[in-house]
Amino acid sequence: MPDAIIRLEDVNKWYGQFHVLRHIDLTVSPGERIVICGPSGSGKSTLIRCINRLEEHQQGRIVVEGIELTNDLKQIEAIRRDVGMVFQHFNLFPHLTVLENLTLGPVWVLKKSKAQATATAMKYLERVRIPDQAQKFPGQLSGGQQQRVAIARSLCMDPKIMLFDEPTSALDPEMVKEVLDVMVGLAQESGMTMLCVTHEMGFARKVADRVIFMDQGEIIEQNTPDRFFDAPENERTRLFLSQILH
Ligand SMILES: Nc1ncnc2c1ncn2[C@@H]1O[C@H](COP(=O)(O)OP(=O)(O)OP(=O)(O)O)[C@@H](O)[C@H]1O
Repeated sequence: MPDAIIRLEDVNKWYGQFHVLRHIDLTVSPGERIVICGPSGSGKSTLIRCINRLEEHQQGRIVVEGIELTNDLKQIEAIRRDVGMVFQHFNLFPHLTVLENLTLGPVWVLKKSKAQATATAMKYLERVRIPDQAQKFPGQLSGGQQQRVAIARSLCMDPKIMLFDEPTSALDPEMVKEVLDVMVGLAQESGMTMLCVTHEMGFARKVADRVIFMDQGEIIEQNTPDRFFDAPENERTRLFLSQILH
């Protein structure tokens, strides 16, 4: 068994009085692909946002690549470099071209030359199948294309771990597949560790090593996709699956 790349030990978080993460234990192996699902408000986004320190937990330990997360600013910067994140609403800079969105981080944070950053950006735009959109502004692209730019932008930072927070839920139905196809390719070809909050169960069956079900801030059940979907053990998981699959 390889060493864990992410480990959460009895992690708890509150928003005011509201106990949003309850006693979360989770170990992720390098290269593992995990899908997290669960009802709205169950704490899925909060959980993955704690892993790259967009949110702070109050109790327990989160260890990423062997380093326990603290409030050290240098450490937070390093974690954000190694842990890429793709959001529901793309979060691209609207006043920069696609290419500029992709080269900004590598030039300013990774201190790459403009030429190097441009070459890497073009490589990833090829990978997400929109090399011809490099000089456009985000507002000139479809939602699906913008999300593919956001994925390419994360990849340009050469992350070890990628977090996806409902990457297709803001897209029109006809654009969901083009983004999922890119994510499937990434999962199958890159060997990168991926945690993905999504209700796209076809995606989960295709690429996930493990599916995790959360409810009311707790991990209720986790299993391989086949077992998770075909023989869910917990009544709450069964109810949730019956609601989203029908
Ligand atoms: N910054 C915040 N302050 C207070 N409450 C918050 C904050 N962020 C989230 N919450 C609450 O915490 C709960 C969990 O939110 P979270 O976004 O993690 O859930 P989720 O499972 O990802 O839900 P969804 O599927 O709807 O995105 C929700 O009830 C939400 O309203």
